Amino acid sequence: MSGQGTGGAASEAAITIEGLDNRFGDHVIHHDLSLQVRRGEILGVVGGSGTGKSVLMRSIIGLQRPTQGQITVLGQDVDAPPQHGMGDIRSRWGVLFQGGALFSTLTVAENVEVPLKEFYPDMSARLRREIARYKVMLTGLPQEAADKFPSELSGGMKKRAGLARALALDPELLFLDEPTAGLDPIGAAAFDRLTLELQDTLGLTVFLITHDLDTLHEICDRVAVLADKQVIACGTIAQLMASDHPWIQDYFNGPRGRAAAAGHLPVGDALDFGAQTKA
Ligand SMILES: Nc1ncnc2c1ncn2[C@@H]1O[C@H](COP(=O)(O)OP(=O)(O)OP(=O)(O)O)[C@@H](O)[C@H]1O
Repeated sequence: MSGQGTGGAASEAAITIEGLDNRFGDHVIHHDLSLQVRRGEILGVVGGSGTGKSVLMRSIIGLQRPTQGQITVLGQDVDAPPQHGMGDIRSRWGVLFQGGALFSTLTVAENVEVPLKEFYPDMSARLRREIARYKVMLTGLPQEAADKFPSELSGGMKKRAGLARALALDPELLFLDEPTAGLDPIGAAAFDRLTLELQDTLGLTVFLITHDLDTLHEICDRVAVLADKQVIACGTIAQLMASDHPWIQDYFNGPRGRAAAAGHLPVGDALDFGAQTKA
């Protein structure tokens, strides 16, 4: 059900992770973790604090070198040097880090220009400025926000500015690390709608780390659950809710999970626990 494993679905996968190990000294974060993200889906990634969601994201985007395992993104090995004629894989994804990670000494527009400068050094300053302003507008920020510094923005505006920078290079893949953390419920719901709208209009694949049950219900096609150093299950929320795994039960069928599910949940089929099982 979940598109996991190593079958023919691999060609449709935006991201394929097989046998991933990550450790810091003796601290094992992931062991033999496997996951596939389908092209065009919004995949939610959940798990208790410290289960390695951010480390997983950093491994996928090449900021964390795994101890072992294979990661393929859009058909390319992230560890391999760029192949002739294929361009730099990093230009095909955008990342919104926790907290936005904006450069505090640059305006919003200048922040958005950073990846444009890096990947298109020959682009004229005028075109770069125009693209940056367009991306700022795309995220629903008012025009004047482009000339503001991060310290002059609210939390929600900072997230949108970070998103504008993540969209700078017209990515196929978008990584969002807890995008609604710290936002009030109305701001969080607005950010969810924006994510969904952008995914739909730009045809993005979205890898979304979150603790926000409303976000999972509102916009995620599937959810991957990290526990015990692996992806223990991956499926629709209906499928996950049918699982008898204690953490999944607590998370989705606890009081908050049930409240978030109210009004959202179609009745689903059974969960396949073969997420990380290899043939
Ligand atoms: N560079 C590093 N050096 C040593 N340990 C690290 C490093 N990066 C992460 N860790 C450890 O790896 C574990 C997983 O961290 P990670 O940030 O991926 O968790 P998470 O699931 O994203 O947590 P949260 O939901 O709280 O954000 C933590 O115990 C963390 O301390």
